[in-house]
Amino acid sequence: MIVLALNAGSSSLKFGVFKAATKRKVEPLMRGLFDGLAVTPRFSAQDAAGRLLADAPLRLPGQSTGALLQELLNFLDTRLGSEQIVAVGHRIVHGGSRFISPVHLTSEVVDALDKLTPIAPLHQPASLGPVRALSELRPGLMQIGCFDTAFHSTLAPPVSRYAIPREYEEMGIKRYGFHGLSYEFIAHQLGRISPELPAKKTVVAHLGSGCSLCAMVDGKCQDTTMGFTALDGVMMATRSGAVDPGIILYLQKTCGLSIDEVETLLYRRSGLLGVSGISADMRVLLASSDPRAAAAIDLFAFSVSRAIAALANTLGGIELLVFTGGIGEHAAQVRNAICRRLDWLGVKLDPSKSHDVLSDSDSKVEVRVVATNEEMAIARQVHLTLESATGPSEAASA
Ligand SMILES: Nc1ncnc2c1ncn2[C@@H]1O[C@H](COP(=O)(O)OP(=O)(O)O)[C@@H](O)[C@H]1O
Ligand SMILES: CC(=O)OP(=O)(O)O
Ligand SMILES: [Mg+2]
Repeated sequence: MIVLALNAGSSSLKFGVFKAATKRKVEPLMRGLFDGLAVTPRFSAQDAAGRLLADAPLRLPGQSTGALLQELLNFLDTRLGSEQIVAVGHRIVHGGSRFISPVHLTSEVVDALDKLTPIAPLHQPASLGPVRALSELRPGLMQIGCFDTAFHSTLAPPVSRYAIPREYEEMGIKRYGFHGLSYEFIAHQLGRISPELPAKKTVVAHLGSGCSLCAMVDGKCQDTTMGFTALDGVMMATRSGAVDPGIILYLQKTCGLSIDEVETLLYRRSGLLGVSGISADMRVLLASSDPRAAAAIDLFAFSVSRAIAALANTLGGIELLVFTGGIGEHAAQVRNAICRRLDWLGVKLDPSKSHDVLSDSDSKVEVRVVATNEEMAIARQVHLTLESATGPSEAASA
């Protein structure tokens, strides 16, 4: 059985192709992405060993989602030969309070998810576009939604609660948390690295375009920095993270910004981009000698280190700190800046280490880098869903 996992972002569409083996095991066959979609679109793909299968600019910028997916399906049909894709799993960022486990993406479900667009404006349209396009291109193909929010669905007050009147909480205004597919993958991976790791008081820092952190023990979320929306928490590429809510009122009442302008300001013009005035891309900022780039990186490191301390408070300590996501996995300079601020917590890096375990042998907190794979988390969920549809006893034992 072949499962295609799609991870749609605001400027890229990542995919993974997996062969479903037994129980929860899925074997990666290929991965790739369409990126630079707005300006210089490119398609690239690699096999499981990292060998390049394709890397080429797309003929036209601004192609429709349907055209991109047709291109992907043609590529996969050629590569997979007689093997058929049995299901497509989609990363859906917001599931609200209704969707806390994988779901068949019927048109009723897609419409319900679309209603969450106001609270996930960067992501929900990008996730649902490919679902709609695929149901036209391959009408019979099973499509399953896998939710970023699901990993955090066990959060309870006080962690999940905002200090607003109860009737608003009853309307669903609470902490949902995001990047759950990444956290699920990391939790699984920690157990594979070493059986004693999952029980540790762990903070995972997912630092990519969107950035969030999650406190977990035994693979269960205890707290997370993102909240009702993926705007909350730490500073990100173009998102502000948490700001004084009074700023939002001031921008509207005194500066005369419309609600849409405030949304654009906080989701698309802030974060690394807004503070540096140069770029939303950490690589560009690290390579820049402009002091505004350094100031943006400094604020980023401060924001993340402050969140780590807050999550350590929720856990009543911290024994393991895991970095993941594009910045977390690759930007040693940023990791170092974050960890320097956590010296008082007993975080001590060994400067000679750059992968797996980063901490010094006498560090009170073990620090690791673990590569995430949201597509594999999706494929596992899809596989489990398919198994439970065909053989509940086998799925239950997975
Ligand atoms: N080698 C690297 N050094 C520094 N930063 C990197 C490196 N590779 C990727 N990044 C940064 O990671 C971020 C993107 O992370 P990623 O997890 O791929 O994001 P997305 O949320 O789009 O999946 C960008 O800011 C990028 O600059
Ligand atoms: C939830 C979120 O912020 O996702 P991404 O990092 O893909 O933008
Ligand atoms: Mg991401």
